[in-house]
Amino acid sequence: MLKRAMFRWGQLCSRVFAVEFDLRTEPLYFTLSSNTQVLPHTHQQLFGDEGKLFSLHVHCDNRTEKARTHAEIKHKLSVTLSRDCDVFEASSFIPDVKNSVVKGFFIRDKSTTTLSEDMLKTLQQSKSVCVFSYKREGQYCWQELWSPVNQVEESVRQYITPAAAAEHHPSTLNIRNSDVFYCMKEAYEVLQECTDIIPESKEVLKLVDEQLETSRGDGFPVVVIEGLDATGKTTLTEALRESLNATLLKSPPQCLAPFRQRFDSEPPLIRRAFYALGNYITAAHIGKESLRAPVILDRYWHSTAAYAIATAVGGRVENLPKPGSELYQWPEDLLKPNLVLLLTVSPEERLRRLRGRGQDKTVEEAELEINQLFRLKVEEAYKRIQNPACIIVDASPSPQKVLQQVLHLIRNKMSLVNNQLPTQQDKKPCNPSIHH
Ligand SMILES: Nc1ncnc2c1ncn2[C@@H]1O[C@H](COP(=O)(O)OP(=O)(O)O)[C@@H](O)[C@H]1O
Ligand SMILES: Nc1ccn([C@H]2C[C@H](O)[C@@H](COP(=O)(O)OP(=O)(O)O)O2)c(=O)n1
Repeated sequence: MLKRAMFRWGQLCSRVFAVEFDLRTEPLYFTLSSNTQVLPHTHQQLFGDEGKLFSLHVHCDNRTEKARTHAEIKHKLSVTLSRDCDVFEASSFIPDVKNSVVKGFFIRDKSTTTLSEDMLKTLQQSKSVCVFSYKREGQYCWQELWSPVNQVEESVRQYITPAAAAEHHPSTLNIRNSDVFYCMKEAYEVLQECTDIIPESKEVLKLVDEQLETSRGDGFPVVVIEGLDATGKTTLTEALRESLNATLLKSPPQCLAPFRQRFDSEPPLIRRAFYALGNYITAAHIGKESLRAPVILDRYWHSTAAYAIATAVGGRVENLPKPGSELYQWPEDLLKPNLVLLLTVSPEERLRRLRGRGQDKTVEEAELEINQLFRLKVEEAYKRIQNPACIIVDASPSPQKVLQQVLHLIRNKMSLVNNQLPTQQDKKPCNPSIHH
């Protein structure tokens, strides 16, 4: 076991470590060196404090196992450690190299208990977890492989050396095919890999298989309404359905509703693959429905990508992939809508609407405050998605005014693409069981 851990450590020594010490600022970056380095003030805050310091990193060749192990450890750390323990997300990576991130945690234990050591001892038994401890000596700090019985020789210590931020924030490096999927095959394979551990995956894959992709000819317009929760999507999409005599669809589709809670409790890799597949099922429904009436969609790929990117990217809005990044490109094999509208309201108005809907006041305020950064990142990611990009709609006026504004946008767009909007009589008969 020690040999394996030493090998892993050897691999890590050429990497940069990032600790999400304070979500409002840059992570603290450091590398390892055999030479001593005086730690600057920023790093002293993390390493110079009282308490025992550890980090652990999850290595595993099997991606679904790795994702689940990381989630399990996160849960364990949050329920087991005492209040005197700080746990920060930590990772190691090779600057600007895609898929190089190894995720883990940094633990600062100021308690007098041995809870963290006991837990690390158990975790270290797993072949996919590597644990380090950090020791201070004056203004220096070094990292060594942690062992509960101290078998590691002193000579293998590596000194902490502050490092500069890389051009791309480390949390953006592993997004492709771990958080956002750019073709159906990639998402499909993730669920195939977890059919043993999540039996529901088989049912979801069966539903995907049943939906033969219908390519859309010159059908009726397809309009997507996007936006954060409580920005008025349901209100507007219902009104558009009436006004345009349209078919209303949503993603994820209703047939996936029984599985949503199950996949929402899984780590991002699996959860996001589920939502990605939902879009392909909805695409098949759009293909059929748009032959007979305009289609209004409540959420589609913009939501899938924006929420996934905002969750994956730690800290501030500045850490998001840069505008124009390939990560904001629409999947080539997913049916494209004619128009995507993004509803926006101020945080205060959104709070008022959440309250109006009866959400518990404390929950909703905590959500707004803690998730303020998250909300900003979702909105910014929505705006950066390309081809098709979304048009921003100010959704703060009354429902009637928002509807008029949106009808105007749809009519303008459709006159440009020469697509007719139907009258009430135009809608062709359909099989009512297909949609919603
Ligand atoms: N334009 C509007 N002005 C004021 N209140 C609105 C408006 N649109 C929606 N609401 C209210 O805000 C709340 C959230 O709207 P909803 O349509 O359910 O949003 P979403 O589907 O985006 O979560 C509801 O109580 C709804 O009645
Ligand atoms: N097409 C979609 C729709 C939702 N999602 C994901 C993104 C978020 O994690 C949640 C948001 O769903 P939520 O239940 O908050 O939204 P509504 O209440 O339905 O407006 O679902 C998605 O990935 N793709």
